[in-house]
Amino acid sequence: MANTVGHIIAVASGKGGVGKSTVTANLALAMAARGKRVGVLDADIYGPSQAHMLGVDPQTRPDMIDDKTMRPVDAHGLRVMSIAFLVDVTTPMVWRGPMASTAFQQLYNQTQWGELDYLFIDMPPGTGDIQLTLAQKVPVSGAVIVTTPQDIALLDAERGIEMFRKVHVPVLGIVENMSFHTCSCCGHQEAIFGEGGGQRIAERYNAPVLGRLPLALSVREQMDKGVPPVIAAPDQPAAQHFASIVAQLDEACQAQPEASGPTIGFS
Ligand SMILES: Nc1ncnc2c1ncn2[C@@H]1O[C@H](COP(=O)(O)OP(=O)(O)OP(=O)(O)O)[C@@H](O)[C@H]1O
Repeated sequence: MANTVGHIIAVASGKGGVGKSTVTANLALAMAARGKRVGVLDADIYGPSQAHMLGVDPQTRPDMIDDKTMRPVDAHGLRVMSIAFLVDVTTPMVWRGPMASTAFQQLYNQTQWGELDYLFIDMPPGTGDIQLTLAQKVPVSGAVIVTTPQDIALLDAERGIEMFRKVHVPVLGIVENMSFHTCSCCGHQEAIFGEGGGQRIAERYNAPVLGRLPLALSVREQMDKGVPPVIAAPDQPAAQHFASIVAQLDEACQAQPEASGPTIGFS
């Protein structure tokens, strides 16, 4: 079966721990809720978390089709591939950059994705070998940059945006995560990591802020349980923010020429 993917979206952050994997999982589920066929490639080779976040048993191994290709694992209707399905996740990956890049390419090329409307790629943090490989080998429609409003995260996010610009990958927009916290007792909203940071870099780089997500205990709990907010609590604000973000991404991608839809070959 040929692999045809309508649009590939890389979800990236400069800094680690800002919620890039959380955002990837929820964007994928929210896009699937729009009736799209969606895949997720966990390219965070050194710290894969999609399997856990999408509630896949860590012992799960993909079915092999032949000695080169494998079937993605189903998670809440998404087609998912991660290094976590191939190794023991408690063992640290002590690989140099080129080895990690090769692993990334194999996961991408040797998975039988089938026909997908969208493939979301959860990138490792930073601007290293895997980012370069992505830019050179994968026909990405664009990148979504995840950041918190904190200065130190914004600096790294700017470096990420600069890198994607250098390698001619369009930045589709910025998702500001952990933007505010609403007190569960009195309803008071507090901007724990500062205010307006996402907007500032959006203006500097002429890219839209796609959404501002709350810092919420329920989000952390749902992700830990492997049932992300988009499916655990679709009527709650977090899920509605994700629905709004994917509507914008869908529109931006549909506006791109059809010819940009890649075919993934086995190699
Ligand atoms: N909006 C949020 N509200 C509450 N908790 C959140 C939110 N976003 C992320 N988290 C939690 O913060 C932690 C880090 O999130 P996540 O793993 O998605 O970050 P990351 O940027 O992908 O990290 P890494 O750099 O390790 O890949 C997780 O425990 C996640 O559940």
